[in-house]
Amino acid sequence: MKTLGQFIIEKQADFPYAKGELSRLLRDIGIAAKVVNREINKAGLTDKLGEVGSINVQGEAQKILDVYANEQFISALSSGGECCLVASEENEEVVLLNQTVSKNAKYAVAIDPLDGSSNIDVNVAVGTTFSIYRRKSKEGPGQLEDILQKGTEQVAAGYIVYGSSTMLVYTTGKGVNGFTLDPSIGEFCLSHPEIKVPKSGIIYSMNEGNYVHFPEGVKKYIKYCQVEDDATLRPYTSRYIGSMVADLHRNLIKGGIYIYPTTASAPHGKLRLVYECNPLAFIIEQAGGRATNGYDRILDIEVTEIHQRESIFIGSEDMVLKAEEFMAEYSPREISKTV
Ligand SMILES: O=P(O)(O)OC[C@H]1O[C@](O)(COP(=O)(O)O)[C@@H](O)[C@@H]1O
Ligand SMILES: [Mg+2]
Ligand SMILES: [Mg+2]
Repeated sequence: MKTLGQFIIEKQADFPYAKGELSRLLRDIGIAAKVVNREINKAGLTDKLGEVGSINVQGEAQKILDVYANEQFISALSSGGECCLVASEENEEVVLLNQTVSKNAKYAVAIDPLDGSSNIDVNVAVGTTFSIYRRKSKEGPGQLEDILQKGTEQVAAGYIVYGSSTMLVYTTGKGVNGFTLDPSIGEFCLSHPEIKVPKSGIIYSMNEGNYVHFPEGVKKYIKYCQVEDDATLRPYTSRYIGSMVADLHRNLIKGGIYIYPTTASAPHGKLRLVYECNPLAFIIEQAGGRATNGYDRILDIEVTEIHQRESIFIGSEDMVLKAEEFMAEYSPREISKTV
């Protein structure tokens, strides 16, 4: 059995100039994930359910575990010394890390400390996402430019899913590997080597409660999946957990598509490009899948703000291509801007 730490060190050889900084940074993320996992597992017993009473920059009521997870990841990255700044869903501005420890830190990290917050109080799978960039600014305090980079510039990305088991899945641009937390030894162990997403699948995943506000192209794609016009075809099946990381993870393993398009209440989409769309798009592409906003590749989209939102079509290549066909036909870009 290979632990995450052993695997990271072993894979360091893939990067001839590596000095271990990225390995140590991934280690720090693994440590914070274990601490957060411990609290999530017993949240009902430790008053960690419910809201803290504050509203974050997204206008969402912050959950106690949103704030707790945020603090744990920022403190692990801060004491680890390999990260100069963090952009987080829970902080309006970037967080500059302790200058003494991180003076020469080479990396900047974006995180969604707790993804699927609406599910945390009801014991449904939630997640954490992380996206790692090499800083652009010279040493000293990190700069906004270090994190406002296109998704193509990510040097590593991944997520943790806190589900029936807890898994950490990540890529450094050389394939995707999954590690399951073995609570008896407190280690993430390699359980899913070289994950490849099936080219196609039968699962479509979106909040159909927003159906009437969806672009016409998405409505038509849903009807296509519901095989409205040919009952002989094998039916697709709808699955929606409401935690993007958990929906993405299921589709990564079984094949499927997750769509969060523009809606009337979210004209630019709901999900955030920097710490939700980009890390998951890097993972899915490295596993052989596809991630676009219905038109453009997510990883090529210009990043201008840390909390910028984007619509997302992500998952099995054939399914995303099919959905894009419907977008091109029924919601060609020009029209979709006005409707
Ligand atoms: O309730 P909706 O509109 O379907 O949105 C659910 C989506 O929003 C999210 O919860 C947003 O993430 P956060 O919970 O981190 O804010 C995604 O995980 C999920 O896929
Ligand atoms: Mg999220
Ligand atoms: Mg969140």
